[in-house]
Amino acid sequence: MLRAEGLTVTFRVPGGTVRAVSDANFTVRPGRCLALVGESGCGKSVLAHALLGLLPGNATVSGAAWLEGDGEPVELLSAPPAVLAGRVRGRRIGLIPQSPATHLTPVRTARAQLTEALRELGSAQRADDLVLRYGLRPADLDRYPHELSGGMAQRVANAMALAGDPWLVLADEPTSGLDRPLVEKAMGTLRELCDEGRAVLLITHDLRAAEQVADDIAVMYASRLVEQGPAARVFARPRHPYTAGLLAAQPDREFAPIPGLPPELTRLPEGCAFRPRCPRADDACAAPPAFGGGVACHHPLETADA
Ligand SMILES: Nc1ncnc2c1ncn2[C@@H]1O[C@H](COP(=O)(O)OP(=O)(O)OP(=O)(O)O)[C@@H](O)[C@H]1O
Ligand code: NI
Repeated sequence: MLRAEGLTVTFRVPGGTVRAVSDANFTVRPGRCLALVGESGCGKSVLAHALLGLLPGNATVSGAAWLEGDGEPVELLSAPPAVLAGRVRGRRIGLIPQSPATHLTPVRTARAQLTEALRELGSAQRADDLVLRYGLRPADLDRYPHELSGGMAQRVANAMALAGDPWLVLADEPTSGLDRPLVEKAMGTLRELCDEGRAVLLITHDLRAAEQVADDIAVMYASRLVEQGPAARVFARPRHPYTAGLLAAQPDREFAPIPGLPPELTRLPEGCAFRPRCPRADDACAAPPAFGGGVACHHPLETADA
């Protein structure tokens, strides 16, 4: 499994520090999908990139992220770059990147890029066989990235992420730009990966997609995980007012957006970062809320099984 403890990422920027991930604790288990949800800019992609050693030079990372139970345990945050490149990325952890079309090199065909990925992994699989599994025709591989539709680029990205048979798959917004039928297809593919015994960390702001596939939910707000729990419980009985707000904002629910905007990550408040937008906030919220009972909130919503 993957076990993150106190995972924290900051960026040095001119005139200050961006706090992109604050003290994240979570576990991703084999056969299960954990969906990490939250508004744009809250730190989801940075969290995923930290696990893979893909952060730029102005980043500082602390905490620990243990990859264990499939081969030799590795602490990802302190592992040397050569270990991450040679033994982890693509082999034990596959990344389906946010906006796959832009992730592919524009000047080479999908086939050239997939074949190279397979060669680097020392894989005996053939590109044609791999893409058939993801619903592409081999002829599609002879296209350049700009000739692929969003859905096709997504499937090429899936094939590349899974070429090395990774145990854990990080899927960063795999549904952005896809229409509903393709979203459902993509979620079905992630579910199959779990059913094969892999673990999936799905990053999304599409709660409907998360509901379709996730076993567990982690809700992120302004760099912090503010609520975690089994998906069925979180969707039916959210405890954090932010989670309740996200759900109420869904088109198939009240369709009522949360008023206000998230704070800037260069100027996070001392206490609860959701305080200025929260209907339940009071003076107690000026102090940082501790995480307990699946939620980091001074005034969690009452639930039957709390
Ligand atoms: N290299 C960097 N230097 C400074 N700040 C950065 C850097 N990379 C990311 N950030 C900041 O970190 C924060 C989190 O970004 P991140 O991409 O993780 O958000 P996200 O939750 O994935 O959002 P989205 O849903 O839009 O993809 C943002 O405020 C972003 O501006
Ligand atoms: Ni992102």
